[in-house]
Amino acid sequence: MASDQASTPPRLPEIQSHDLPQVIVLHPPPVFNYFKDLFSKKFHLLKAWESSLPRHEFLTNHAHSAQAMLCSGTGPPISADIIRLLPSLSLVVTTSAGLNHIDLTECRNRGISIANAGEVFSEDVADLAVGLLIDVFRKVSASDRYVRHGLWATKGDYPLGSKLGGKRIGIVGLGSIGFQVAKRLQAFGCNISYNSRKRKDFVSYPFYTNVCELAANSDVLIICCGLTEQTRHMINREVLLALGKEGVIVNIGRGAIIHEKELVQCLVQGEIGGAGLDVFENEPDVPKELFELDNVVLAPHMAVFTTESFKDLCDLMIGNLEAFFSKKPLLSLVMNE
Ligand SMILES: O=CC(=O)O
Repeated sequence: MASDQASTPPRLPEIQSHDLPQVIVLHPPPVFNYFKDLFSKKFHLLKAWESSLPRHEFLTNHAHSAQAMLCSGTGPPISADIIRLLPSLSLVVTTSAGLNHIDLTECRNRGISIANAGEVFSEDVADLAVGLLIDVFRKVSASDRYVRHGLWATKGDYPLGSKLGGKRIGIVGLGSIGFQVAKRLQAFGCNISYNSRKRKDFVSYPFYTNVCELAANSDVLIICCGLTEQTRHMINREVLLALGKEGVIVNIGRGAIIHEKELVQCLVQGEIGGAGLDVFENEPDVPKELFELDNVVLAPHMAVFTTESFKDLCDLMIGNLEAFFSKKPLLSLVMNE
């Protein structure tokens, strides 16, 4: 009896979720579909979407305790109005690489730090950019439909596609995603040029300060930059016409970098050759005109959706929050002033 008692480990008091550091979440980020439990074990998640209270009331109730927020590009924008309801907020962690859903000016004014997905998605996003491009040139999705609809047997051989090797690729935004795209397409024998806010010293690809000139000297434009006031609708009709009738555009950045109405018009009227699009201006709405076009390949903003990326993302997000609560440097800080 006595030895039994000695071998029973003492019961540790259970950690209640309210003992954990609080993290406010307005809307579940996609990573919660797979790894929410990992977050819940470490943090007391204040879930606005599960509350019956209107959002502003929910936020007001946590105004003085919530120091950290977790958000994503798919939830409501983290506007100045929301930030102002949270006077104790010192950190916004976003599960996206893009920051366009966060009011950066308000964060800067308030001294709120921002951490993002860093480079965890760059390789997967670059893979999808190349996949979309190959699909447009070699008509993978369109020929799949051809086979499934029984047209091979009745209509015969499929029309010719276009070779990827040798194409002139214009990359718009040579950050970590753009660089991964360039690296991949160079291996396919393509010729890379780019436009970016600044010339990059670590590459010798031709640099164009003007995106229209880049388009005029490219067979393909791949949009890899972030969405900002400067890049919104940067790819307009003028740029698309410069890309030309055979030109192909791929967008894995943000929908609103392209003037979507003008893109649809150029595609419908055959003024550009094709498009591979993972992102749209008003997701999840996609212009219906595009559904009819076999030279357009569509994806539901899923360039980052791989099991591997999501696990890495989860580790990074938790790492950032843990670093914040233990007053250590953030792992993927993008702004701290
Ligand atoms: O679109 C996804 C991201 O910004 O990470």
